[in-house]
Amino acid sequence: MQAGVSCKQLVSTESVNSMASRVEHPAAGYRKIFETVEELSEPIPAEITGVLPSWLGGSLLRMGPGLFEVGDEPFYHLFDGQALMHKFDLKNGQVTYYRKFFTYFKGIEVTDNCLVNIYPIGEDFYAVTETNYITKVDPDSLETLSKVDLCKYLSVNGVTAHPHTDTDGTIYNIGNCFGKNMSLAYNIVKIPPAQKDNSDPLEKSQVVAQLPSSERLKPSYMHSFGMTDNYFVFVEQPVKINLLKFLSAWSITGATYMDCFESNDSMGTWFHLATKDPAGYLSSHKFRTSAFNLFHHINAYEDEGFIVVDLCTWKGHDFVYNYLYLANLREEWEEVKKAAMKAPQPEVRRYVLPLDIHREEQGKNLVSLSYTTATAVLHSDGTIWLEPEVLLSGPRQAFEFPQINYSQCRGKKYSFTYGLGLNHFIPDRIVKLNVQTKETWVWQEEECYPSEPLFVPTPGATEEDDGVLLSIVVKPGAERPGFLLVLDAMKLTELARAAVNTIIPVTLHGMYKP
Ligand SMILES: CCCCCCCCCCCCCCCC(=O)OC/C=C(C)/C=C/C=C(C)/C=C/C1=C(C)CCCC1(C)C
Ligand SMILES: [Fe+2]
Repeated sequence: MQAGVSCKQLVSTESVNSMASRVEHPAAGYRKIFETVEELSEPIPAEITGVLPSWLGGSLLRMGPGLFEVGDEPFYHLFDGQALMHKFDLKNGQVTYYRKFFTYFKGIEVTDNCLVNIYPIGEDFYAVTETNYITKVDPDSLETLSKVDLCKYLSVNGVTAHPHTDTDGTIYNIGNCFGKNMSLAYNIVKIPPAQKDNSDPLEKSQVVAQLPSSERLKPSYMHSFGMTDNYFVFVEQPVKINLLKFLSAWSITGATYMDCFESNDSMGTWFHLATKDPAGYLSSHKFRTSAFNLFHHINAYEDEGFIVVDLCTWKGHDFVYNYLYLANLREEWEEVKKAAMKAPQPEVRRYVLPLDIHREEQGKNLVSLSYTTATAVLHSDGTIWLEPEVLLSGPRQAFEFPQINYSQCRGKKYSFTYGLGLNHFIPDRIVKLNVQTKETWVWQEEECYPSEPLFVPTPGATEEDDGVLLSIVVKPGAERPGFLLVLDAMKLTELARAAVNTIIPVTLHGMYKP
């Protein structure tokens, strides 16, 4: 394959595009993204090829693991690696790259290894994982400033690393908590935007809705949730956190958080809806479907009395994180493929939830939206059984780490999502998907390992896909093996790359700060 080939894969005779990767990885160059690197003492200049859009000035901030052992003691799981913060600065046509490890705080009972994401709360920036500890950081110097315990402000045991933000800067998130009678529940929380009196918005944060847990002592693992203009969508998956195991085992046996997860093989997957304003749980609707793992919501919106929910799913209840041990990811290519054959299969799916449900409509498909084959059938026991429309599917070819034009399309009917293509769990391409037509576009280059593509809109743009995608790519054999890739989001063609003479380990999530 030629360098930097991008192409449009149109739906052929099949109804769903297979998105098969055209690239094999016999040289196993992907191992490099799972290896420890040193932090940098100062930002290093990048060599630019191509033309950067003149309006693109700001910082790409990303989080991921960067230290995979301490002395002779290796970490075993991808998500155990110690957090490294990365920054590409774009200014006056010049690009620099900088990275710094986290400073840790001692004497805590759950992890504060904030390797998952970074986002603003009011005027401050926080690096986060999924526990109650978030870490205030300086987005310029990448200094760790302070550790914040969310339990001081909110009744939650932790919150996801994927909050939603309204136009005015209000943040919503979800976390599990102990509800009535010490039963587990899920709390939706709200953090107001920056305050006129400069006080910390966290001081005014509050719980706005409580959703029940399918199991009294075992909340489901959650990684993100959906938000439309008027509703929150929470998907309760069959991957459970055994809190008793966590509480009793952690300090005594040195268990890790991976030991606290278990699968429920009979519950399938439950969808919950809550209204946003006034916030309240819609308890009368029991939306059910077959088992899948869910990490990332793509988008959700309301249309003609229905809630449309687009998701990156993995079929079955077997936990996908069980396949992300470093030993597996660092195997030879044939072994990587063999291991991934046993893992749940990825699929991009659309679910449609009817809002207006009548008893007499039992047994019929309640979804009357003209453009989807997703169904919802009311059963005699009052449950509504959902079947999805498949938007994208390919054997062991995942579309993950999805992004949209968030400022324009959050909670609205939309056309485009951009994601990272995982080939047997190895990130090897960037994919654009039209969720209405199922057309796909792919950027792929031999021996290149990209990360989540962040969409940055062109200032003043009206078209949904008028903008660029930013992704950190690693090309292990190259003279300058780490680069910031800038793609035209419409055509998925390369505009520019800014390359540095260092490997950049895998990053999970991040943000663009204009
Ligand atoms: C970018 C390329 C990656 C290469 C391979 C990845 C393949 C991924 C395929 C599946 C998609 C999964 C996406 C996951 C994205 C992500 O960022 O995940 C990181 C998640 C982490 C680090 C989760 C940490 C969770 C913790 C520490 C949970 C702690 C706990 C609670 C929240 C409550 C109860 C106690 C406990 C267990 C401490
Ligand atoms: Fe995520």
